[in-house]
Amino acid sequence: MNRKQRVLIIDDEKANLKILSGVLKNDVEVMLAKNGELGFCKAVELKPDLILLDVIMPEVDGFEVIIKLKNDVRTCAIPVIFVTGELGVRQEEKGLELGACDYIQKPFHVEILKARVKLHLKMAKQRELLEKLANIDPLTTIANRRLYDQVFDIEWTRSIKEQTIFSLIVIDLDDFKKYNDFYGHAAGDLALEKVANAIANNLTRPRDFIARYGGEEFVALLPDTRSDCAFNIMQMCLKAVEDLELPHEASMDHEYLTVSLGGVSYLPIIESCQDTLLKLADDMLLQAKVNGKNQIVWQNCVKDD
Ligand SMILES: Nc1nc2c(ncn2[C@@H]2O[C@H](COP(=O)(O)OP(=O)(O)OP(=O)(O)O)[C@@H](O)[C@H]2O)c(=O)[nH]1
Repeated sequence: MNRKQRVLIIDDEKANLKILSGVLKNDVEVMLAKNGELGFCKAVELKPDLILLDVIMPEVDGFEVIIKLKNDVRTCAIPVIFVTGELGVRQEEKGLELGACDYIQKPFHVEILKARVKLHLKMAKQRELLEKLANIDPLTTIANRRLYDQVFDIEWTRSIKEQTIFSLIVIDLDDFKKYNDFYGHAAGDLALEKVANAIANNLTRPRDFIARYGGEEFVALLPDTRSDCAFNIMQMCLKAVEDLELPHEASMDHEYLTVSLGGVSYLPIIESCQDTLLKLADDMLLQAKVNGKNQIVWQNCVKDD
């Protein structure tokens, strides 16, 4: 079911908050903030789809609030409409230049305000959809390489800051060329989709992340995960693929389609490089292939873990 879109109204006048929420409350979920500082905090915490912002407020005014919103990665994409009694072309120009998507002067016409809010919410939804599509691998519907790069950067930085163990797993289908050659490319696509989902179902903690890295290779990021726990997860992934029991008659060694996994657990430091971690995991994967496939090879780089 589609959730109601959420609009945050930031205004120091109680009467204005009441009027605006009364106008919108049937169509959207309304959230209120009675000053600029609180408004910014609510925007970070509640991630509204749209913000209606007053200009003249004591202490932090609307222009300062929008500057703060647009300079913070957590809030910069939220569209902001100024709704204000601050008249004049210069003020409107300033508001738009600071990043507002619209500027509505008071007194406003209720139907026009509703129509503009509706329009900007529709555009926000389209942007969200595009963003989602840009981050998803269409075949498997798990994250793609683009999102992987972004998440890896964020989690790596956080792990350095918090000094937590980072585990990374590379997963590759075994003898997949033979599978494609034997069953056809369409069957190969279907198998890839099933394998991706079987693996993804075993990565259930909020920060676990899996992406299709390329062709028939996946990468899982397990931030704040010690090697014993990461190894358990890898075993579950290996078994989940075996349990699919996808026949692989072209394989010399295995009755069913299998995967090999290479992994590494690492305590990141500022000088260490993300690519090193991926390279180490790749080396482990290669070892798993050389050892006979359908197995895990693991390197724990954390001392005393
Ligand atoms: N059906 C399908 N096949 C793909 C896709 N992406 C990559 N492949 C195939 O995956 C196969 C990978 O072959 P190889 O790199 O030789 O690896 P492999 O046959 O799995 O051999 P090992 O890795 O040594 O087990 C190639 O035949 C690719 O065409 C895809 O999206 N769909």
